[in-house]
Amino acid sequence: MISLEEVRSRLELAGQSHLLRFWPELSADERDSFLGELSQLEPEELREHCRAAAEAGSRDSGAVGLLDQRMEPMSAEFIGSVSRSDQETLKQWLDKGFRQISQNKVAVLLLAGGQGTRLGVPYPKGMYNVGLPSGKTLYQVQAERIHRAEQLAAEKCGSSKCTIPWYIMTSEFTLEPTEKFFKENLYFKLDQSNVVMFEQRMIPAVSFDGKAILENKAKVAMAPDGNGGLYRALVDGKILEDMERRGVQYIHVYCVDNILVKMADPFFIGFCVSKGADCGAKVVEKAYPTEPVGVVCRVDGAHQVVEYSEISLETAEKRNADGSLVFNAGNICNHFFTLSFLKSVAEKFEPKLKQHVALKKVPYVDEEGNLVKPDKPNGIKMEKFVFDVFQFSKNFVAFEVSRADEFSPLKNADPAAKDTPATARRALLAQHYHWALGAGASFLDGENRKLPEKPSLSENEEPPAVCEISPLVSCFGEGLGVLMRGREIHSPFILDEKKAEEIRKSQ
Ligand SMILES: CC(=O)N[C@H]1[C@@H](OP(=O)(O)OP(=O)(O)OC[C@H]2O[C@@H](n3ccc(=O)[nH]c3=O)[C@H](O)[C@@H]2O)O[C@H](CO)[C@@H](O)[C@@H]1O
Repeated sequence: MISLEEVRSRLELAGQSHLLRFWPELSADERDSFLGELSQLEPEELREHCRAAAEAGSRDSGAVGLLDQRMEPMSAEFIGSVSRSDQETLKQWLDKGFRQISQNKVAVLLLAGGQGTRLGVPYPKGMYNVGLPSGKTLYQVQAERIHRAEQLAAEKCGSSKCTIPWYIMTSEFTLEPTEKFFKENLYFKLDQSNVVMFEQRMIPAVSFDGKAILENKAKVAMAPDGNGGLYRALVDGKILEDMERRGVQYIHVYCVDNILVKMADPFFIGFCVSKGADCGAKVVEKAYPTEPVGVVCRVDGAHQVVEYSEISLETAEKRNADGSLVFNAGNICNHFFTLSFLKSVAEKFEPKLKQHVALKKVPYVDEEGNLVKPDKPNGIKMEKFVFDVFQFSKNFVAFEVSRADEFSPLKNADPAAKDTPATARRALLAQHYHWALGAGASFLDGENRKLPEKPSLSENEEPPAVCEISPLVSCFGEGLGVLMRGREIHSPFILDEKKAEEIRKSQ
């Protein structure tokens, strides 16, 4: 173990000696763990990090709108669209996507290191149950979609079995509870060896005068390095080697909180592969100018996402002659990468990734040793963003999908108006209700009265019947005709594997 003297001189070098201010008061155990923590901080890196944070913090108010003058919308030739493509083209993409999956070339990678501060639960967001009739959590829904996508790809392409490895990036906050949750749930029947968890780095939060903040007398306030920490984490965890060993060539990266996420979406994979893309992003039409989604666009001619926190209101509100938003391509945090692109990022581009600055209220210990919960921002957190690698792509494409089918994020706790457990639950149940109607079912209430059929629902409207379909039965709305055509179904209805089997037997 590194000595106190050594740590002291390393901190001096980094200009951070104040971190040992309470050393004489610490117990033996506290000293051990604190020394362990401090020894992880490289003096040069720490000094540079604190300097850069203080500098960035001092000009943060200028970050909004900084890129506005250099932004242009993406040109149509780089955008594929589900709604504007003909059936034949869609089928070609689908077939191509399934073929890649069936050849074990596709992996999914979940970004799950965030703290989910806005939702305000003390556990990882993936463990959240939005109140579906089945009680499934986001992790379970995602795991079951992987299962089904593997099964479909194998069936369609005549292979005996195929595997979509699931890489899960966690952080110090989420690794332990996520691992425990997966173990307790027996990896949701996935093969444990195909679920690979790895950890992103943590970096100190810094005060406005460039000092790392003490969270308590024996702990530095640390935060994950943003979802763009992915690229260092891939190297730290030797994940690129793992992908290589498995023969993975295409990676579908997604964020944890979108209940409608299509895992390893064969359309998206097929589209990106057909276009020879090294990097791609799914987008939806922005719902309103201030919607908290980044916009995919070009900055100085290179593709990029300008985050919602960094675009000015004036630019976000700009409209075309037909009334549509100029910056309309909303990022839903679903990205496509080839393995070779990820390798080139790891080898060459990662150090060039921009640091984004967030001013936060960071609880700290004051000079007298009192714990303080600040009521205004007192600290700077630096984050890298996963999409900041787009500018290094040689062939970037965007893929426009339908919001109702693919995007309902869980960001806020329930009394909020948008992106809550209630809106996520409603979005999923509306989708399944429409799948059932489309497959030819009709619904009855408890007294056998026919419920109204609503092929379209307004934004906050509950579907007239409750219908939840297990992803193990259908994950893209496929194969439901045979189970539902002409059937009168009592609401609420859960179509799980057992029920599907009963229906098949009764036919
Ligand atoms: C930087 C980024 O991607 N922003 C996107 C993100 O915004 P948003 O601000 O909603 O991003 P979040 O903070 O929710 O993070 C997105 C994902 O990254 C993960 N995470 C976050 C921080 C971290 O250090 N480690 C980590 O793994 C989270 O667990 C989550 O799965 O989703 C929106 C769609 O819902 C997009 O429109 C935004 O452009």
